[in-house]
Amino acid sequence: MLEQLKQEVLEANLDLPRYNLVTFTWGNVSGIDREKGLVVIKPSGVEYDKLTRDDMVVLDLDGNVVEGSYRPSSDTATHLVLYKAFPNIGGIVHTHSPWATGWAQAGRGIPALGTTHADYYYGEVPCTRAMTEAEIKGAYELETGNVIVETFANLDPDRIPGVLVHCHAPFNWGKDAHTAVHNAVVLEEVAKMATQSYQLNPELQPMSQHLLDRHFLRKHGVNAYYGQS
Ligand SMILES: O=C(CO)[C@@H](O)[C@H](O)COP(=O)(O)O
Repeated sequence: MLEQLKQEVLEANLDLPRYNLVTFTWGNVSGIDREKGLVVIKPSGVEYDKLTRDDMVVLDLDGNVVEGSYRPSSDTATHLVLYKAFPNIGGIVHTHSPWATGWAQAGRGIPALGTTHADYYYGEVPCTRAMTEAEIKGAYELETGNVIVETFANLDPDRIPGVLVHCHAPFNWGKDAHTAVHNAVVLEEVAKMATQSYQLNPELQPMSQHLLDRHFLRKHGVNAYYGQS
């Protein structure tokens, strides 16, 4: 099981450059084995084309490395906060994908403007508040996770599988590492579409709740009928 999770996390990390979500090593993917209480994450700063399954780092939920010879991703503490706060997620990805990062740097959430967005995100992809000086100077990565959890106090992370961290970049998640990366690719696409839509129509309003419901629920609702599964 753990070897399978390492392979899944390796493949998900290799998808980051494949889908043009990263420059250099600006991204990381992790996965969790909830039964064992173990997280597998990419090692920090290792180039993707040099990564192997055995390079993956295994930690417990307290952040203790239980397997691996490399230091874990520098964002590990953020991943661990999210796994503890969001019990249904199985994979997390963080990148600096440029279109979504543009919205994070602008401190703006991405409203649901069209059906591409609605197929994956049941409403606005929120942007966190700015972090305080104390949070930044303190346990920064842990506080980054805490500010994300705070942002989702009244939102459902299973229905909005991503967030923009103010002045930083997006974090996405899903039922597993592969789905988390899929949601990250979609976020980058809808961020680009939203930027273009506002350039064409600065007065644009979010899509209707009816259309948002129809598209999100046909894929993720109780009576979903999208695709063949
Ligand atoms: O946020 C950042 C850089 O600002 C990180 O996402 C790194 O770019 C990736 O770090 P590692 O996972 O390689 O430690």
